[in-house]
Amino acid sequence: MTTQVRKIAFIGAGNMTQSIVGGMVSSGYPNDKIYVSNPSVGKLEKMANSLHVHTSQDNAEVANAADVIVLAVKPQLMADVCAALTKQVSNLSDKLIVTIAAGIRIEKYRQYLGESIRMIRVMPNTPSLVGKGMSGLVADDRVSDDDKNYITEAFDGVGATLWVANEDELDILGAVAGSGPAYFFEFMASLQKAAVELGFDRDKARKMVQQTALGAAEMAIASELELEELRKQVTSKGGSTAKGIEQYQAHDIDKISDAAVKAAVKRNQEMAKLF
Ligand SMILES: NC(=O)C1=CN([C@@H]2O[C@H](COP(=O)(O)OP(=O)(O)OC[C@H]3O[C@@H](n4cnc5c(N)ncnc54)[C@H](OP(=O)(O)O)[C@@H]3O)[C@@H](O)[C@H]2O)C=CC1
Ligand SMILES: O=C(O)[C@@H]1CCC=N1
Repeated sequence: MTTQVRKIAFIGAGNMTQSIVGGMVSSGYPNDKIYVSNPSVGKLEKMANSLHVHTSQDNAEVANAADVIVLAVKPQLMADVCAALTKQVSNLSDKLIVTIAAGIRIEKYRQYLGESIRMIRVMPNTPSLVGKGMSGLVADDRVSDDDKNYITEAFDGVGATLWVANEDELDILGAVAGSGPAYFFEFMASLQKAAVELGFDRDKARKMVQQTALGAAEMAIASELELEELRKQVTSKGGSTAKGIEQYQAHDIDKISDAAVKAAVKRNQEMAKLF
């Protein structure tokens, strides 16, 4: 890292923490500077054994040890977790608070953790585990450039980062990129099922789907052409792809994606009110 390495504590060792911490360690973040807490011990043991990070069942212990606290519990638990930290961590306002929870607004964290906190909201996604994450970020106006550079570098280490203008935009980014891997996995699974339906065994079907998804994603990144143009390059006039694409269009794939993203944004907005 070009910024100073800080001690960072993750509160909650679930899917997203495991992806981020796994990616950070792979990208060279020193594991003796990473702390993770979780109520049940199984995930902690797994992380301690495979990643050699500090682990504890006590949130306050890891929060007190670190300079940066990453809140990584489910939104519905956030109020209780913050209330306990407020009681047990003396200098919360000296630490940079990061949250990866969907929905909950910075304003709400001020109620939970105190008016004087400084906070960055990050909306990551699980491909962080393999260094291909997409993380959106937004900060309050108390966060320093050094804080921003540090967090940008930490999350660039597990993929790409994109600073957005405000929390409304973060809700949208979350609905596209935070949830997005699930949409792609759903699509990949359906393609795999179609191949199995026609007689391939699961392993062969999976191999053809995963390599095709990887190739398409890499081409989309490498090429300056519009996605529509890349799609046309595969679609020979009078050929087989045209017949396949006709089916997606007949079922209005644009409408499905539009409805999916809008529904996820709406849920982020609801969670902002609920939690
Ligand atoms: N999964 C994803 O793709 C993404 C998730 N997020 C956000 O990340 C956050 C975590 O999600 P995700 O990792 O999927 O959820 P998980 O349910 O996988 O992880 C949550 C973890 O929090 C632990 N936990 C429960 N209670 C406490 C507590 N009191 N103190 C500390 N830890 C506790 C749980 O432990 P146990 O299981 O032992 O009860 C669990 O390991 C959410 O707020 C979500 O919005 C954001 C972007 C993407
Ligand atoms: O489903 C969720 O609420 C979280 C946020 C984005 C991905 N997972």
